[in-house]
Amino acid sequence: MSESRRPSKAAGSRPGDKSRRPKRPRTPEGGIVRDEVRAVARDVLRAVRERDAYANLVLPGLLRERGISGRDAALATELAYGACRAQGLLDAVIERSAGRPIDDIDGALLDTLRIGAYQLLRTRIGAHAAVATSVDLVRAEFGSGKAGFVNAVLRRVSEKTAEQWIAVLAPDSVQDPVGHLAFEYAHPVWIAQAFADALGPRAGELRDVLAADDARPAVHLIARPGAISAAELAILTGGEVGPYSPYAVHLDGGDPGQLEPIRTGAAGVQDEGSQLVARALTLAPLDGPDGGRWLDLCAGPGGKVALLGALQTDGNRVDAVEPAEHRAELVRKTTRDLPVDVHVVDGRESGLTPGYDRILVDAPCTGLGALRRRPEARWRRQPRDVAELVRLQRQLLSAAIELVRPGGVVLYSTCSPHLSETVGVVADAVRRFGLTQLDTRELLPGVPELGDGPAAQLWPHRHGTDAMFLAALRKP
Ligand SMILES: C[S@@+](CC[C@H](N)C(=O)[O-])C[C@H]1O[C@@H](n2cnc3c(N)ncnc32)[C@H](O)[C@@H]1O
Repeated sequence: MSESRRPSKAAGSRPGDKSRRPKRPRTPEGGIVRDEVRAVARDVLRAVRERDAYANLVLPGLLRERGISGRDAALATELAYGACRAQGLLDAVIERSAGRPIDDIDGALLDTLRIGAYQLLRTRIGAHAAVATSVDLVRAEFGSGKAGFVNAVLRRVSEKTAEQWIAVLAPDSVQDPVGHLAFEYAHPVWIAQAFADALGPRAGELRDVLAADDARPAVHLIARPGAISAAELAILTGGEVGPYSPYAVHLDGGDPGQLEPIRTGAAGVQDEGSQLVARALTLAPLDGPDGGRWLDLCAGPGGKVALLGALQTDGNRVDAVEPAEHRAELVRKTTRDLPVDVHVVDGRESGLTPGYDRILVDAPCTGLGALRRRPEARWRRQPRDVAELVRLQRQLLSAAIELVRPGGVVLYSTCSPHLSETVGVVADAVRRFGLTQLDTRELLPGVPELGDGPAAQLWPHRHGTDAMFLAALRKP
């Protein structure tokens, strides 16, 4: 997250202060030159709002199409992703400044208002530039009347700093500490509450979790075992070896798709937490020998099964189940040189022959643990999604338990720390099938602070990974 604007700076560049106004660039005909950086950011918000697009899939294409690179691309990314993340906070301020409910504001204007308000509240961009560029965008598209409305609203927004708006609009921090932090860090309250519940006795870390969600995440690469080492990958990419996974390299930013080791397939992009999950399955102690029958029951797009395939030995193979054809195709691509067989079937009724030694159930989930990598996700997810996903998670875990051999291990994981999706699903399976819960923390050697066990919970603010949950279960 960018640093908040300093009040002193804001006060020195009020939109009405003509003496400080920079000259706006003009076309030879005297028209105002469109600010392409803000236009791209605005168009990302529009795609997210109108067609439920994913910001991180839309933005790179727009930047390429409009020839925006370097510092301009970095600013467009900051504005687009930042405004997506901060939407709840921005909307509360816009609503108050406009004096009308957010739903009564024309969506096309709202996109620009959000980009403008984001600059005012969460960046060091001067107030005049933030307001003028927004007004110009709206004037070019919709004319002076609507530009006047945007001007008036953003000038109101600029009258207070983010801290002052939070003091006015957020729930009381003593009576409703979770609601207050949720407002301050622009998270829906139900998500902040889910994090607090998962932190349990360490709910005091809630501020850190929410802040970590807003921070620009490092790019994590995986050095594919057998193809390249993490040390070599770090040298080739200018990155740093990750602290926990023996295959992880962290990059500060940039477009990993341009890197040679990624293009050749020697490395891939994968959160270090996900690497630890796949590795944990291979380290779990079995009752009896490992016959080499491994299964990934929820494999798409293939990150974890690629690591399982690379770690498989003695000519054994890994089965990968993925019901969505387009995602199964991604698994095939990611594992093209690896001993992995892809099955396009529903994991609940796969028709595969039971007797597996090791099964990964990396279940479909709310993704609340990876919000930092999906700018708009926190506002799209709904509390009602949880119950439906939990039903599917239970069914998939039950199917895995039917498929694993006695003495074999099922590793259940989610990229969500929501207790219903994590310990709730596991407790239900343990009770129904009489499973033994292994101390999963032992399968993550060298990783501290994984909770009270027997399951393990990773956190962005503690480990720099997505908030992955994992529980290793042995069938008696
Ligand atoms: C969290 S993702 C798995 C990520 C994957 N393990 C990786 O590391 O790349 C969950 C996957 O489960 C798939 N899925 C959804 N319903 C399923 C079902 N009934 N059976 C098996 N997989 C399912 C989704 O399509 C999605 O690709």
